[in-house]
Amino acid sequence: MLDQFNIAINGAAGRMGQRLIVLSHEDPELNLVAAIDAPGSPSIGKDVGQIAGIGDIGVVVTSALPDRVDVVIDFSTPDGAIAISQVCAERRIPLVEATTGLTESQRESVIATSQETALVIAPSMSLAVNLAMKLVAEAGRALKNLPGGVDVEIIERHHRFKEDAPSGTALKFGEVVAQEMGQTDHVHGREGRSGQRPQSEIGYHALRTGDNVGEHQIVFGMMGETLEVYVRGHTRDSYAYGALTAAKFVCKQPAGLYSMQDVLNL
Ligand SMILES: NC(=O)C1=CN([C@@H]2O[C@H](COP(=O)(O)OP(=O)(O)OC[C@H]3O[C@@H](n4cnc5c(N)ncnc54)[C@H](OP(=O)(O)O)[C@@H]3O)[C@@H](O)[C@H]2O)C=CC1
Ligand SMILES: O=C(O)C1=N[C@H](C(=O)O)C[C@H](O)C1
Repeated sequence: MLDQFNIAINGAAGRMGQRLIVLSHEDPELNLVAAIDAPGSPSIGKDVGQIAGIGDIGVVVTSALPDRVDVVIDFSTPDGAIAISQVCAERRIPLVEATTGLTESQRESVIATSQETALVIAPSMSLAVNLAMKLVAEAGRALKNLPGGVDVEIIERHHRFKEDAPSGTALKFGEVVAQEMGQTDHVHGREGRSGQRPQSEIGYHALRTGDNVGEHQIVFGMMGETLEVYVRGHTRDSYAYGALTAAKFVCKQPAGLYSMQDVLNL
């Protein structure tokens, strides 16, 4: 007999939310009990299976979290993340927080949830991205004191509908590199007579094109050669499967803050 968890998806009618509905509905370890979306959204009151393209599944979109929820996954907006994290803290429901574009104070507010319940927060739920974080840290450590210097630039590509830039993942890659190499200046694009590039910079470049589900390229430019770590998502299921793995992990943990490195045992 499998353990079954009652799962709720916040942002259920969105691009990611719909994939989570389909995949959690198919998963025998998960019992999808709630699909939440923005108050006033046209999706409220509709069967979420219809929205996700799999026909009626008997779960109607609502704007409030019902009783009997074991774990929540949030892919919504910064306001949605704040609201659901407060509910999870009050009701001590484990939370997987995937929304990006939070300000520093919004992020602190979400992280405070981990004092009351278990929280996984990560800008990317993808296995490949989280493994690349480790590879990038390793590269940073190895190249830190290279006599000729190393220029680190991060290029990310996403779909035209994405609202935040650079991506949460690109910012996290920059943080990982800076922890190892010590860069202090985070520069977003360049134009005009920007002058010679100092070693203290990490440059970020955000491309927004078509329906790209997410690519990140971390460039270590040296004198004579370049190392690039390139991660390319093919479908949103790479993030959705990671989020479901995180949900199964987080419901078994005591209150506290967890990363995808913890979830994936990397
Ligand atoms: N960590 C990760 O692995 C990944 C993170 N993301 C992040 O997830 C977030 C969502 O991405 P995506 O699915 O593409 O975006 P969408 O805009 O397609 O979906 C967001 C959904 O959230 C809903 N929403 C808006 N406000 C609230 C609210 N207050 N409460 C509940 N729901 C709300 C929206 O409703 P309405 O349209 O009616 O406003 C919409 O249905 C983004 O921040 C993105 O960067 C995305 C992919 C992977
Ligand atoms: O909005 C997206 O689509 C994605 N957002 C996340 C981010 O900002 O890093 C993760 C993924 O790259 C897709």
